[in-house]
Amino acid sequence: MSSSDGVLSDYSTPQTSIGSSRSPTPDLIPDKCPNCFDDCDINCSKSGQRERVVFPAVGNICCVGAGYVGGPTAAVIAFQNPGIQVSVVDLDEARIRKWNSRHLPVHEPGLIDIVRVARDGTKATEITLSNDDNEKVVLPSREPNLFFSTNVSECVAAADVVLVSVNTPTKSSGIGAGAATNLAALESAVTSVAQAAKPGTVVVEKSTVPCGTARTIREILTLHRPGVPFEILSNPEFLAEGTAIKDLLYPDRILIGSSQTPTGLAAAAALKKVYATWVKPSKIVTVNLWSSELAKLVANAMLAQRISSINTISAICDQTGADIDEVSKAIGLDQRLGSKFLKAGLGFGGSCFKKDILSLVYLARSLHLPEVGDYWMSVLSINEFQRDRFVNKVVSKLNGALVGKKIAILGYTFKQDTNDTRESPAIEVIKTLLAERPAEIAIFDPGCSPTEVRQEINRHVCSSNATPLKPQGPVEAYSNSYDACFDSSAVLILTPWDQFRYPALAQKDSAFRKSDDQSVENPQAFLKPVLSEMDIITLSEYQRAKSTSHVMTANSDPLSRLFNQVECPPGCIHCQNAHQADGVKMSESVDWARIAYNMKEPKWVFDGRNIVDAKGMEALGFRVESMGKAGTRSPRAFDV
Ligand SMILES: NC(=O)C1=CN([C@@H]2O[C@H](COP(=O)(O)OP(=O)(O)OC[C@H]3O[C@@H](n4cnc5c(N)ncnc54)[C@H](O)[C@@H]3O)[C@@H](O)[C@H]2O)C=CC1
Ligand SMILES: O=C(O)[C@H]1O[C@H](OP(=O)(O)OP(=O)(O)OC[C@H]2O[C@@H](n3ccc(=O)[nH]c3=O)[C@H](O)[C@@H]2O)[C@H](O)[C@@H](O)[C@@H]1O
Repeated sequence: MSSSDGVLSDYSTPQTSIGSSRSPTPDLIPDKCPNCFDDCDINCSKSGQRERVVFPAVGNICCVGAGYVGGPTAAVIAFQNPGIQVSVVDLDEARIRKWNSRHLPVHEPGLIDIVRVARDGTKATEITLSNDDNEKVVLPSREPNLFFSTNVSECVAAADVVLVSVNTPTKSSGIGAGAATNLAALESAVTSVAQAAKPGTVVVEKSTVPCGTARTIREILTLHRPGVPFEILSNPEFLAEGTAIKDLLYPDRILIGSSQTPTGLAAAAALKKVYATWVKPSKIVTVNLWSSELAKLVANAMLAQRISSINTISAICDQTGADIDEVSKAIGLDQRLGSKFLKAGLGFGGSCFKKDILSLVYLARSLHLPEVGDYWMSVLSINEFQRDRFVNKVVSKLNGALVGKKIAILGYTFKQDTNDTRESPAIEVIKTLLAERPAEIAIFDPGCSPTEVRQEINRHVCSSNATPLKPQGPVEAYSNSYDACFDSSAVLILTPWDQFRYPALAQKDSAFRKSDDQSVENPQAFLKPVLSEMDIITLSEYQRAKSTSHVMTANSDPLSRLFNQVECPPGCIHCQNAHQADGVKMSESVDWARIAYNMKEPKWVFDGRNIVDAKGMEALGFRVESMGKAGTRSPRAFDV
């Protein structure tokens, strides 16, 4: 594939939908010049004689794509920059309606609080500090600066910066199916931007994309608006679902990739200023476009690799006397290794790890580096191996006979504190269990209503148009764990929701504050003339901590600065779903003794996330199987 001059000439992602005669997108021909990412000569002199270009301050940002990344990211940018108008646009009307309602389409701890401040504005208030001197803090009112709309062209036309945050799944058909990235949504979004944006708009890749996509974006813009200047940046997002708000408020780093031309660097500087209102400059890293695009794929691949690595060790623990949590702790204390992402379980899920590794593998293989591709592919193989190991354990402990038995599943989302079920390991687990013909598979998840779970099952687990849902099939979704587990022979924990832990957690983490942050203890921080939004967050945490109730609840307003939320229309399905919990509070820890009382002997619990203490559960009458930990089972080969 390498040509004689060493210039690469293969493609990472074949053309997905564009109807022009352009080459497949994006291509992997590195820009000829190592200094600038324009189509210039190899001896480009731009880098040597750079004129200084300064972009005007950003006053208006439009985010295209109101999903799990676009919505929270735009909300935090708006929250931290009251002087910038931020719009979030999407083609999906229902999604935008939800963003404008009290039922946000994305469930994230703390998100509603951030959205209410930025979307609805705040009242002026005076706070009496709960300290010895009862000092007063005055908070001015704030105008709304976050808007959700389906009017893509109008919002794009008004923007100085457009963040493209649309879905980039793996291709499911055609050339590269199951490996390459489907850039159809990105292409359509960039086409809308090309048609409406004003000259000089900075177009930012927020989506995770194959290397070389910035160049594809440039081609699309040029195709529709020849001669009009646009700058393209890569600014990948590193938030994790369930902790999105904390990740956005306290990012480890902000990565900005740009072309190394004066205008590219100036565009990067303009975007840097937007983040600099709350992120230290030392954490804002500027690199070239390729490095930025590749770094995002590599970050996800390496996180997933750690999970697969520890999961292989859990398989060894399962057959020896070692305990995987003890092994993780022992190695994680080595600062070179670190303690994060060493939690063994039934494997990772979610919409990104698999697709981003596949994208990396596709890139490596298209660069004729099969060994590199195989190496990363093994991370995915181990993930499947681990999930299969878990289900096989369930079936074998139940004597290979699930007929006539009820199996309860606790957790359907791919991780805790989200309503996202994309690529959840639960889907494959349920498919395998179905083949064993159990009497019932009963599902409960604190993040999804039974209606949502049923819709998901029909979408993903349906075979030859026959629904596995009751009454035709054995699958049923419940609104609480007690009904789901009632009369069951086994409970499978598939998502590490805190509610399922045993023993229960003493206190849940704040959605806004880092656990090592001591500033909340010091009220002096609030006694200054102008408070930033971060100061106000800390103030609200301070007031919360000083109040009698330490519980973080959605819609809580410790500073009394929020406006009332809009009322829902009568018969709102989401309000009804919220009340379907049959009197059981979703945030309450599961009463495992109550579950044990109503289960069939021998009361199996298969802990796919290692979140219950087997010994303690044994005392409640359960038999427990975990992943790589001593459960209630026959002695292992090397037990002493
Ligand atoms: N979900 C996550 O935690 C993270 C995702 N990412 C990346 O961010 C990107 C977005 O991911 P999600 O937010 O999870 O996806 P999502 O599917 O939740 O949201 C994408 C949104 O874009 C909209 N959209 C598609 N084409 C459009 C168009 N032409 N015009 C306007 N709107 C359009 C869709 O209707 C959808 O609402 C992906 O590339 C993903 O890999 C990156 C970091 C974290
Ligand atoms: O690009 C993305 O989409 C994002 O992907 C992941 O975030 P996310 O998938 O939302 O959540 P993670 O916390 O990474 O968890 C992913 C899966 O791994 C599992 N996991 C995580 C950690 C661990 O130690 N063990 C483990 O099995 C989780 O249960 C979950 O199923 C990355 O953590 C983010 O940095 C990245 O921005």
